[in-house]
Amino acid sequence: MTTLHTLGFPRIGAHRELKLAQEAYWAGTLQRSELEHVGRELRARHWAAQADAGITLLPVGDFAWYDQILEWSCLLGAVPPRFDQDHTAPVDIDTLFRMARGRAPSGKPAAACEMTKWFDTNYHYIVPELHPAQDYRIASESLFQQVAEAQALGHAAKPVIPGPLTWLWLGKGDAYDGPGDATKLALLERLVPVYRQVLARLAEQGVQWVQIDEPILVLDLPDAWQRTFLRVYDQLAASPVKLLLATYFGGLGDNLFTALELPVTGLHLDLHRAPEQLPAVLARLKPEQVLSAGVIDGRNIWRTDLDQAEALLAQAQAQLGTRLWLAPSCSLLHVPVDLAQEHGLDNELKSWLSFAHQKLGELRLLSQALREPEAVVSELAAQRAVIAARTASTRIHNPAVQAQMAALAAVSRARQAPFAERIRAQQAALQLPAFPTTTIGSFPQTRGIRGLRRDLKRGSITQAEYDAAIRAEIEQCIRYQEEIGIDVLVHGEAERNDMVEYFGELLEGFAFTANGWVQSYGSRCVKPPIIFGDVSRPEPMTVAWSAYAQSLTDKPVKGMLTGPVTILQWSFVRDDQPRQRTCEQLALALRQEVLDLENAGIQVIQIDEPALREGLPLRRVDWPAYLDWAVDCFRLSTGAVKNTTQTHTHMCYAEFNDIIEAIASMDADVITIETSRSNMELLRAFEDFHYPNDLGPGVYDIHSPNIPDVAWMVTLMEKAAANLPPQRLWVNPDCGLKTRGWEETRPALENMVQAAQQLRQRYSKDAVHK
Ligand SMILES: CN1c2c(nc(N)[nH]c2=O)NC[C@@H]1CNc1ccc(C(=O)N[C@@H](CCC(=O)N[C@@H](CCC(=O)N[C@@H](CCC(=O)O)C(=O)O)C(=O)O)C(=O)O)cc1
Ligand SMILES: N[C@@H](CCS)C(=O)O
Ligand SMILES: [Zn+2]
Repeated sequence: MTTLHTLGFPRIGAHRELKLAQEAYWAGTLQRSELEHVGRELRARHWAAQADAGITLLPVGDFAWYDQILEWSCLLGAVPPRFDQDHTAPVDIDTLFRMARGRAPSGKPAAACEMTKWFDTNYHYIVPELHPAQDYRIASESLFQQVAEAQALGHAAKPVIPGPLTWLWLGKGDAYDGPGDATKLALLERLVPVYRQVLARLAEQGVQWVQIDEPILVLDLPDAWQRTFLRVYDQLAASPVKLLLATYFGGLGDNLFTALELPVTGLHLDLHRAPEQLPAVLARLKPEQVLSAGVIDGRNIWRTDLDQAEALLAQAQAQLGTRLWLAPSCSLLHVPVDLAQEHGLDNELKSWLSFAHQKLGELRLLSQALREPEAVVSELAAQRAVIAARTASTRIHNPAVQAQMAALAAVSRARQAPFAERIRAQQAALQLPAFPTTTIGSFPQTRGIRGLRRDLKRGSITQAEYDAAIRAEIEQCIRYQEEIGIDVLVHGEAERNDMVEYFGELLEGFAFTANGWVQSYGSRCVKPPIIFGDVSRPEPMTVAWSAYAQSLTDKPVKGMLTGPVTILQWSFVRDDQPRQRTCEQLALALRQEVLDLENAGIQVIQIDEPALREGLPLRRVDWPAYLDWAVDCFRLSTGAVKNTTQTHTHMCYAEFNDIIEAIASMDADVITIETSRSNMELLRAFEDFHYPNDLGPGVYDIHSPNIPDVAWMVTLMEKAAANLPPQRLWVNPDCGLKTRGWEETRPALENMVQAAQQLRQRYSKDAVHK
C-alpha cells in the first residue's frame, strides 16, 4: 500500500463554521466551551473526510484558532511580556487571541503581534517575537490533546509542526536584523531541547511520524543557516519518532545537498513547482529514507494531469516501492474546501476543477495508477478526457484578446510628459492644498451593506433596490468626507464584496464560486476568482458608481481600481500560459476602464497594487524578470491618460527597500503606502532613493481599533518631511477602512484632517507649491 498523506487540510470548514464561531466568541455571544466544541467537530469531520478518501496518515496540528505559527509560538511559551503570561501556567486561548488581535473576551488588551504574508501566498501568519533572553518551555497542551483526539477516533496521527529554523527565520525582534540574521541562531540552544521534549511526548502517545515543516529550505539561505540545519537535525534525530522534513512552495536548489544530508527518515518535496529536482534527489536518497512526492498542486484548483504525474514518478516508484509516498505539494489550506458545494458553476467548468476534497480523490487515483493501473483504467481515461477537453475548449480562447495581445508591443506604456510637468498640470486642474488629505478607498463594510448583497442573492430585494441602497451609502460617504474636509474623496467601495472578486465577477475569462472560501488571516476569508481563459472587459465595471459619486460633489473623487498584478496574485490563475500573459490581458482590460473613467470626468484614478511585492519569486535570481513584467503591466494599465489626470497607486504589507527602483518606474503620480506600524521606518527606502513623485505615507494603522491622536500623526509626518520635500507629501491612513466600524473611523479621520491643517501652518513657506 502506498502511504498517502496531506501536509494540512483547510480548517475553516465547508461553510466557514470556524469563522462564525470565532467571531461569535469574540463578540461574547458564544461560550468558550461552545467554541471548543466547534473546533473538535471540525477536526473530526476533516479527519474523517481524509480517512474516507484513503489518506493513511492524518495531519494533526494543522488546525489553528487563528494561525498555525501563532499556535506554535504559544506551545513554545514565546509570549511577549506585554501579555502578562505567568511563566509557569499554560498559555490560554484568550492570550492567543490577544496576541493575534490585541483583545479577547478575557485579559488586558495589548498591542497585537505583527502579521505578515506567508511566503508567496495570500495567507498571513502572526510573526513570532524573538528576544535574546527568551526561555522556551512546553506551554500548551493543545497539540497533544489533538493527537489524543485523533487517536481516539481511530486515526493514525501525524503531527505537523513548524521546524525550529523556519520558526526563527520568520520571527522578528528589536535585537535582530531581518529574517536571516545569524545571531537569531543562538536561540536554538534553548529552543532545540523543547523540540526534543515535544517529540518525546508525541512518541509516548504512540506517534510514529512527525512532519516538521522547513519551507525556508526553498529560499536563498545564508551559509550560517545552511550549516546550522545539520547541527540542529543531528540533535533532533535522537528522538524516538520518525521525522518527515517537509519543504514546499519551490525547489531546494542550492539547499538540496543540505536537505539530503539531514538525518531524517523522510523528505517531502514540492514536485509541482519544482519537478526538476527529483532526479538529483533520487540519486542521493538514503536507502532507508522515504520520499514524499508533492505532485498534486496545493496552491491552485485545476484537475491534475495524472499521466504527467505518473510519468514523473515512474522511476521513483520503481526505485522506492513503498518508500514513495504521495501528497499534495503543500498544505491544502490555500484552496477552497469542496467543489461539491458549488451549484452555480456549469458542468464543463466544474469538470476542470479540484478543491481540497477532490484533491484527496486525485491522490488516491494517482496511487492506483502507479501500482495497479489496470484497476482504474476508466477513471484514468475520464481524467484524461477532462484535461484534453480543457485544452481544446473554445471558452479559453478569445480571438479579439489574442489580436490585442499580438499588437501589445506597439501599445505605449509611458505617460505623455514627465512627472514634473504632469504634476503642475494636475495642480492647476485640482487646486489642492499642501499636505492634501485622502483615504485609500474603502469605508466600513457594515453588516448592513453585506446584508444587502445577501438579500440580493436570496432574491429578497431587487437589483434596483440594491443599487439604490448602495447609492445611498455612497452619498453618505461623500457627504461625510466633505463635512470633515477631506481633499480628494473616495466613493467608499460599498458595492464591492472584495477588491479582487468584484472585478473577477465583471470580467470575461473569469469564473467565481459561491462558497470557495480560503482563509486569509484569522477569521477573515477571501473567495479568489478563477481565471480560466483569455481576459476581457465586456463593459465598464466601476464607471457608473464613480460618476455618481463625482456628481454629488465639486471636490475630486478618486476612481478606484485593483491593479493587474494584484488581481492576478489573488486569483486562481490558469496554468496553460505564463502568468505574464494573463497579467497583460488584465492590464489591457484595466487600461480601457481607466480611459472610460477619464472620459466620464474622473480626474484622479487609483490603481491599487498591494500584492506587487507578494508576487516576487522566492529566489532573488528570478526577481528582475518578474519585476520587469509586473511594472510593465501597471504602466500598460495607467499610461494612456492625459497629463491632467492624476494616477495614484497604493501598496501595503510590503517592505520597499529592495524593490524601490521598480516602484519608482511604475511612475504613478501619487503612491500611498503602509508605514505607520513601522514608525515610518518603511519610508527610508523612498528617502534614500530620493523618490521623485508624490507620496502619502500612511499616518495611522487601520488594523487597530485605537484612535490615532493628532500630535502623533503630525510627528510622523514631520519625520517624513525631514527627508522628503514637504510639497510632495500627502496625508492618509495606511490602508482601506473596510474592516473598521464607523465609530472608529470617524474620530480617526477627523484627527487626521486636523493633523494636516497643523502641518499646513507649520510648513506654509515650503509647501505652498505643489
Ligand atoms: C487587503 N486584503 C485582501 C487580500 N485578498 C483579497 N482578495 N482581498 C483583500 O481585500 N489579501 C490581503 C488583505 C487581506 N485582508 C482581508 C481583509 C478583510 C477580509 C474580509 O473581510 N473578508 C470577509 C469576506 C468578504 C466578502 O466576500 N464579503 C461578502 C459577504 C460574504 C458573507 O459572508 N455573506 C454572508 C452575509 C453577511 C452578513 O449578513 O453579515 C452570507 O452570504 O451569508 C460581501 O461583502 O458581499 C470575511 O468575512 O471574511 C478579507 C481579507
Ligand atoms: N482600495 C482598497 C485597497 C486595500 S489594499 C481599500 O481601500 O480597501
Ligand atoms: Zn492596502
